[in-house]
Amino acid sequence: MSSGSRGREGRINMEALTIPPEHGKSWYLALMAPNVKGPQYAWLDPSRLYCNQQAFMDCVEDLLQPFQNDTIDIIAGIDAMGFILGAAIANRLGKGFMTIRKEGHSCVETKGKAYSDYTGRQKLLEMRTDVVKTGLRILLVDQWIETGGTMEAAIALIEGQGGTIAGIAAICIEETKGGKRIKAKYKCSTCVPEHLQPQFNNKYLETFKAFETKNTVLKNKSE
Ligand SMILES: O=P(O)(O)OC[C@H]1O[C@H](OP(=O)(O)OP(=O)(O)O)[C@H](O)[C@@H]1O
Ligand SMILES: Nc1ncnc2[nH]cnc12
Repeated sequence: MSSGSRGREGRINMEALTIPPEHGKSWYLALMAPNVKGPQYAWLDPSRLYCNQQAFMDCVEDLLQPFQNDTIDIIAGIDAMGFILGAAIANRLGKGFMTIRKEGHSCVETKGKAYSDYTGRQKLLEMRTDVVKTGLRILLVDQWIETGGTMEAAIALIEGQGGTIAGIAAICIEETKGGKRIKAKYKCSTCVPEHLQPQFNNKYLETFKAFETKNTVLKNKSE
């Protein structure tokens, strides 16, 4: 099986399920497909890398690496995409997983925290009240941190119930005011190497060019 298709300009667009024979650190970020739907959707979407068994495993390992020697009692994940990574991390560590949900989805007693996120809309996160106790060490997981509004609401819910944030894991923490504030205060892990961080902040990855090439070829073929 080839590890990708080459467009006219020779750029490699990695097939979703292929594991390249040689893959360096964070190789799986190149699996991310560009946003073709416009700004009403999250601008960078890592979900294609979850489809690749090796990419998903490597992503989880990378996120856990800084916490190897730390005490973690439980993983908490933020609705919705944070559930995927959070549950995978919990499973890998042999720990339990607690959901932090968006408004109106919990049928148990919860506390809520209002926030606004990258959309600018007012939202509410809700967390159950029967799990977190003083000193419980929680690894808080989400797919992405942009403005930091969502993550800071989740932190407030956990700390408000006496929990300790053992760490924060997200594929990317953008270098926004909120992102920097979170990084300064908590131990964080991400999958984005320093040299790629500017591309993530600008919401455009060099690897997207390979998809553009492929799309051009496909479009020309159908003409
Ligand atoms: O840092 P912020 O500006 O608060 O944005 C980050 C949040 O936005 C995304 O979720 P989103 O609510 O778009 O949708 P999801 O339900 O697909 O996870 C992401 O997974 C974070 O939860
Ligand atoms: N820029 C972004 N990319 C992916 N997911 C996001 N969630 C919020 N902002 C995002």
